[in-house]
Amino acid sequence: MSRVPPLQLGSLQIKDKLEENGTFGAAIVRKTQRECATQIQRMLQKMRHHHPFVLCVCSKPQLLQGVYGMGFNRPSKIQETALPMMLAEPPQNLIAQSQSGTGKTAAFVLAMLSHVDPNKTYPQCLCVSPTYELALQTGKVIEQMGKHYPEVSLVYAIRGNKLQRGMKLQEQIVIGTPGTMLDWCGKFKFIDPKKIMVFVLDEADVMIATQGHQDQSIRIQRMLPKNCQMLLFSATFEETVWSFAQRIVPDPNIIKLKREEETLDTIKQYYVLCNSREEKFHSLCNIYGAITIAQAMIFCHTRKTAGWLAGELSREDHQVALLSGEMQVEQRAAVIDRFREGKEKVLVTTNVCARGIDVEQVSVVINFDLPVDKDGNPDNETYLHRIGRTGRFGKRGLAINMVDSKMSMNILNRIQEHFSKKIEKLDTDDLDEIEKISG
Ligand SMILES: Nc1ncnc2c1ncn2[C@@H]1O[C@H](COP(=O)(O)OP(=O)(O)OP(=O)(O)O)[C@@H](O)[C@H]1O
Repeated sequence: MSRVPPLQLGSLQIKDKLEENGTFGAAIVRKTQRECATQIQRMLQKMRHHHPFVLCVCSKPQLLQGVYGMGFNRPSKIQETALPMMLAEPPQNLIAQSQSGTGKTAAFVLAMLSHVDPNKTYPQCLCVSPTYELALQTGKVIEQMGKHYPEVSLVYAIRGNKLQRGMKLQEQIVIGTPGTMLDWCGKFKFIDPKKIMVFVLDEADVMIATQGHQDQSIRIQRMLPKNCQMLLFSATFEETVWSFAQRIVPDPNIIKLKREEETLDTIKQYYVLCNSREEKFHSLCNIYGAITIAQAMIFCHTRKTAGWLAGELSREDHQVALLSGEMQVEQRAAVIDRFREGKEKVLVTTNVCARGIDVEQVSVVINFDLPVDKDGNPDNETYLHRIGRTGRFGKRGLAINMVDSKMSMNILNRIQEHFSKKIEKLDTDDLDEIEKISG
């Protein structure tokens, strides 16, 4: 992916200016709003070809205020590459892959907010996520980024959000899970799909690879106008999923990572050899004894193990939250909210929480059990998503894998081979060694 050249305006380095605590952005907003100064408009026009954040806000300076308000001064690689493609005229489709925590959500949220016409009070953008929790999280990003753009509103197409029969939605953006979104477009006609201009599939590979999600997403897609822009995003795309995505998306722009680029170097990966789940627990306690962990996520294969582990950790006086698939979705969302607020420091979970959840303070991810598919083969994609809950947006992170049998050693070796990435051994009885890896 190419980098954006520094922005020039006469002798001014606009890029540096943009990075000055957002004051420059705020000045543009104030001035543009107050007097629509032609000079500023001309400047924005000049910059729009170079700077993706400015590109989005050319006609909507309120968005720049939202972007800066979130503390974003500089776009990530995926943002600077994808935004110009998503905002080009005429609209272009995009299938984009970028590592976990690199700002994909922010990228497509900005694209949606840039595209909506606030004067039209009907849905114009649909965004489909695989889970209730992720839909809520993305909705919050839309709310934050659109904070200074009150004319644009959002509604959640998620289970439990019951609308009156016959009503027509007035919100410009609808975010939700595929089943409810399909019902709202089809059965209940709350949304007129023919008026949709942008269709986003977040975690697109799982939306395509999971049978039920795929059927629903494709049925929604078929109702949309031919020229509706399709945007597919994920950190992982298995080969078969990739080719399917290209078949369903007409003439797409493509941003694809090489296999060896998929893992982030900022996340250090280790494994620990143990003989039983009790030994794994003992290792975990040693890790906690040796390093300061802001927040941790621990992944288990089954709900039973997750429940057991959460109980053991509580007995050791850890503030633990437990999240698993059998919980009601609202309950799950509440657990994640508490964890995000730091009320609990450890989240023990199954794969239900492996993807997308963005909690900045997570400094360690533990695979108490390695991720395997239903045939017992390594689940490389889930591995990447799980460890990607740490090391968000350039931060450093630590991922520790617990290996308790020959079979799990074999799984680990295959994961290493798949990503061509060495996972180092760690002796958790050696406290100095553990301390060193956290440095
Ligand atoms: N330009 C930016 N500057 C600073 N922080 C950013 C920027 N863009 C995104 N972030 C922050 O980085 C974090 C990760 O972003 P985001 O959740 O969009 O990543 P993602 O690529 O969608 O991750 P995942 O693959 O796990 O779904 C978020 O906390 C977000 O607020």
